[in-house]
Amino acid sequence: MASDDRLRNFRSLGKKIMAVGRNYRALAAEQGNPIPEKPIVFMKPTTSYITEGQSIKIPLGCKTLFFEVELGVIIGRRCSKVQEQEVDDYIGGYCLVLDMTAQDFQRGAKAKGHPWCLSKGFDTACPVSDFIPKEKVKNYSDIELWLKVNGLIKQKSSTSDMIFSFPQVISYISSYITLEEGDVIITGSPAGAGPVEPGEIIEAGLADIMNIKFPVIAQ
Ligand SMILES: O=C([O-])CC(=O)C(=O)O
Ligand SMILES: [Mg+2]
Repeated sequence: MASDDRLRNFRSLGKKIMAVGRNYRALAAEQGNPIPEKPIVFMKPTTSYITEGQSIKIPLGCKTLFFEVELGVIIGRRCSKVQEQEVDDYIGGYCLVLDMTAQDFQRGAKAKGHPWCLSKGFDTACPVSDFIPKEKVKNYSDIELWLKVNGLIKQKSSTSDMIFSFPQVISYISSYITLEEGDVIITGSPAGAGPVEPGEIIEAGLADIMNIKFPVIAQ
């Protein structure tokens, strides 16, 4: 397993951001989507990462930018076809992530059966916290995620509302795609995802372990 010192650098170490969508029961109910039978998997490019001190920029032509707070798992060493019961051996740490989504682009793409790449992968679409050491998250199956816009609470949930657990998600993805040291898997947004406007400030947290804050600006 990579050392915490190496994994602190996960944003340049990892080659990909794998994402799971519609993975919380209350979100599926809120959006009127059926419970998926298998994890819905997509990718965001690592060029979409930003860190605190940088701003989320509304992509060109986007009219409805949505926030989604998510818990990210950082892969600690290369793995493929991992069994669910072995997954913990490959988790190197965690990060708190905003899966920013150009919701109008995504809606158009879904209606036509087109990919979500631009709606989820534009520059600044992946604001991320610093590295969270593995031992700080005692129970990843029941930990609180929250998000505020301009101080008002918009999302507050526990990972216990997830449809597919961390072991299921990581095992499933790794049965098709090799995961590498520093890759991040973002595990889906809880209920309450919604729009943000230029000038607003997004704050999010993982229990009392990590807080992040990002302003939203026009291009
Ligand atoms: O935006 C979506 O439709 C899916 C998604 O990323 C999530 O549920 O976290
Ligand atoms: Mg998401």
